[in-house]
Amino acid sequence: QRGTCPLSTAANHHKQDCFSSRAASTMAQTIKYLGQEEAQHIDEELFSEYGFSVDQLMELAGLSCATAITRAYPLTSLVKARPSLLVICGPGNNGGDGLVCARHLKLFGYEPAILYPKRPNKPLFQGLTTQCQKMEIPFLTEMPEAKVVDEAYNLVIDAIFGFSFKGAVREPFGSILDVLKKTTVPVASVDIPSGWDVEQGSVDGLQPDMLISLTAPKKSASLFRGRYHFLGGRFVPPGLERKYELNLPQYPGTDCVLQL
Ligand SMILES: NC(=O)C1=CN([C@@H]2O[C@H](COP(=O)(O)OP(=O)(O)OC[C@H]3O[C@@H](n4cnc5c(N)ncnc54)[C@H](OP(=O)(O)O)[C@@H]3O)[C@@H](O)[C@H]2O)[C@@H](O)CC1
Ligand SMILES: [K+]
Repeated sequence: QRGTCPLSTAANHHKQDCFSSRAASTMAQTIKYLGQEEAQHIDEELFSEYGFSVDQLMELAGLSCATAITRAYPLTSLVKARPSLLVICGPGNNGGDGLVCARHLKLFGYEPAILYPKRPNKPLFQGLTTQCQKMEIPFLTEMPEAKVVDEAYNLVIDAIFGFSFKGAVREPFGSILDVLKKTTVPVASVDIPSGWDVEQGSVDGLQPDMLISLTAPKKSASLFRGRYHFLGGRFVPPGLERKYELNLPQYPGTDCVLQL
């Protein structure tokens, strides 16, 4: 019966009615792309109204990223002899997601190295850093040149900026993004391609091969042209989903990610 109009036996049914009901149901299932303020409000509400803690959601977000990366770039698909990855972490929660993601990727059999040039002086990030060190993940002291990145790593994970990024990129991240734009290895961006305006994107910015949208895609994700767009962060309570009309697709089974 797939593709057949369920109303086809109704006496007074017209083709047009069927078309409208299908169009409406397709529209009802269209996932919402969030503006910057809306994404920040949802984030705040998850903590204030819904009782989550940052480290809880960061763990789920980072695990989603590691899982999605494993789906898009399985160990068997990597071109270099070692399953090496470079994870670049920024100064906010997007960087925290990157640290969690690196830890899980190590557990999944990859060999991540982390660049974390601007570390917030907060117990959450200090703890995540210690966990990565104890997982025997090396921390780089500086951004390698583009040629070295291309030779040494299979993939770069961009966890520099997320939905709170604004304005022109400040150092040291401007130079890091300039190097990334010159590399040819694929880049997987966490939540937003770093340097992109959260809503407008960027004409001459980074062009990642993969984007992992967390909670819901942000408006700039409609401009993403890479191969893999995944949704992660399967933690949204129904009341919050209704309030913001997120129209999230159903995750399959127990999966924490979904390819869009
Ligand atoms: N609810 C969710 O879905 C969850 C979201 N989560 C994650 O949190 C992310 C949002 O995190 P966030 O709010 O901490 O901000 P984020 O984007 O990491 O950057 C802020 C930092 O960047 C800096 N900075 C800003 N502009 C800059 C510029 N032009 N040039 C240079 N620096 C600039 C700014 O610096 P400052 O203004 O302090 O100088 C600040 O330190 C979100 O995208 C998702 O990945 C999950 O962890 C949990 C569940
Ligand atoms: K990012």
